[in-house]
Amino acid sequence: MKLVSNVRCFGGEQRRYEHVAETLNCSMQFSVYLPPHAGKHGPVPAVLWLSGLTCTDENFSSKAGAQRVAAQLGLALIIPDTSPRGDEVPDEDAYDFAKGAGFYVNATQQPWAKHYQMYDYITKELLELVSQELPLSGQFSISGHSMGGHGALIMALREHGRFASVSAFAPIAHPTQCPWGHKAFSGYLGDDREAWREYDAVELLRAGKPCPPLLVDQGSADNFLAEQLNFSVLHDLAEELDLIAEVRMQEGYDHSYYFIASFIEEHLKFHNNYLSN
Ligand SMILES: N[C@@H](CCC(=O)N[C@@H](CSC=O)C(=O)NCC(=O)O)C(=O)O
Repeated sequence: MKLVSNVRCFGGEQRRYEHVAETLNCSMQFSVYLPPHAGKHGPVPAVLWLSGLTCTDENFSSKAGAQRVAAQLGLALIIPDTSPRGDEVPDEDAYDFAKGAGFYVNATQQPWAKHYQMYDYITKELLELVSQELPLSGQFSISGHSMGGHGALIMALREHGRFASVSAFAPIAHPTQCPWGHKAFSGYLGDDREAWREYDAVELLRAGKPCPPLLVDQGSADNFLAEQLNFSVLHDLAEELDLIAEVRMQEGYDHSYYFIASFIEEHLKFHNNYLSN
């Protein structure tokens, strides 16, 4: 992987890398924050952050304000892009499908399947790459926002033991039951609803997948709350299944990065409880 940029931030380093992603058949960029002294005093644990619709790897690193707390806690942040990129990658003129909207699934339908393999890219190729190339301890937690909250939840549920804890901001909790999910899953996965369930956090929980400790925040003033997010289904299921979980409604917050910036410190401290330094 090639270092594209590196700037000092809270005593650590905010880096951007480029690499050829074999899983996606294209070149990809991703961002990394390394806390002060990472590597010099031993390897550090990491939080993998998955962003939402329309994002690249740079939205979180420039808007969430996560680096100050990550530096204090000694946590690395691994921040991938949200879809395959490049002229050879098929696209659509939509904010909620194709580029910027990979939905963290492995597409089975044409013309998407050749490139849109975001689930395997992140859980296999990217985690392996950063584990080999960066001073990381191999301990990961996972978090994300909206489409990325959905990605964080399904990866934590499907990759049992891989992530010490999981958190999400306004996740698309039940994508088989909302317009964003219907559009993405019918496009990437086709009409087979059984295939859709493998990428739906609520369905995975109902099927008995074990869940690591969970923290979810949802803003009550979020424009997407009623139609897209199914917060109450996830909230009630976490109680019913007696998960180690806090699923919280935050009064007056919307869907934006102002909301993420307001609670990212709590999320990183939550993950740090489960990641031994
Ligand atoms: N009105 C926006 C809709 C897209 C949007 O709100 N994207 C969110 C994630 S939504 C779910 O995955 C986001 O994080 N945007 C980037 C940001 O920096 O705020 C549009 O049409 O673009």
